[in-house]
Amino acid sequence: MLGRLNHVAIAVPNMEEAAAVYRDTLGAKVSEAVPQPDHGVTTVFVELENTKIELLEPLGDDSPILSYLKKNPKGGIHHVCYEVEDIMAARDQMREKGATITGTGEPKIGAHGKPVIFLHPKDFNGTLIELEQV
Ligand SMILES: C[C@@H](C(=O)O)C(=O)SCCNC(=O)CCNC(=O)[C@H](O)C(C)(C)COP(=O)(O)OP(=O)(O)OC[C@H]1O[C@@H](n2cnc3c(N)ncnc32)[C@H](O)[C@@H]1OP(=O)(O)O
Ligand SMILES: [Co+2]
Repeated sequence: MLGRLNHVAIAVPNMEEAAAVYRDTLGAKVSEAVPQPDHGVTTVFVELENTKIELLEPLGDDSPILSYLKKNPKGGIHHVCYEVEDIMAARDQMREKGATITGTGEPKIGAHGKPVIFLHPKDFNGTLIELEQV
């Protein structure tokens, strides 16, 4: 079912500082910051040759990354995103296998304009997984 690695996401307390580290210290190609109000985060994408890094800063009072940043005040790896061909088929397959889909379980439109779902870390070795339809 799994396709390519689409991105690794890093939660950060300060987007300007984090983007500067990737752009100026590491010399990477860094996108503009884009607010994603449906997801409660602002995103910046770092474009690598073979994948992307998604920097996440909380947006709003009920951002899903606030509790993570409370536990990890300097930031840290928040999720990995794998590509799938059919998000509804993937969702149903994950449910059949007993995995927990977070939130309502209905796909939302993600940062790339494609539907995404999240799989709870308790079922996946402590790693939050995003599936994105490509
Ligand atoms: C724009 C879009 C895109 O790329 O297209 C995005 O990525 S949006 C990216 C932001 N959106 C999301 O993350 C949406 C999906 N995430 C969620 O629904 C939530 O963050 C949950 C993963 C369900 C966690 O919820 P919440 O923070 O309320 O729970 P909590 O603090 O009580 O934590 C419950 C348990 O999960 C663990 N936990 C929490 N966040 C975790 C993470 N990122 N990675 C690994 N484990 C994590 C906690 O340590 C705790 O473990 P113990 O029980 O062992 O103490
Ligand atoms: Co993501």
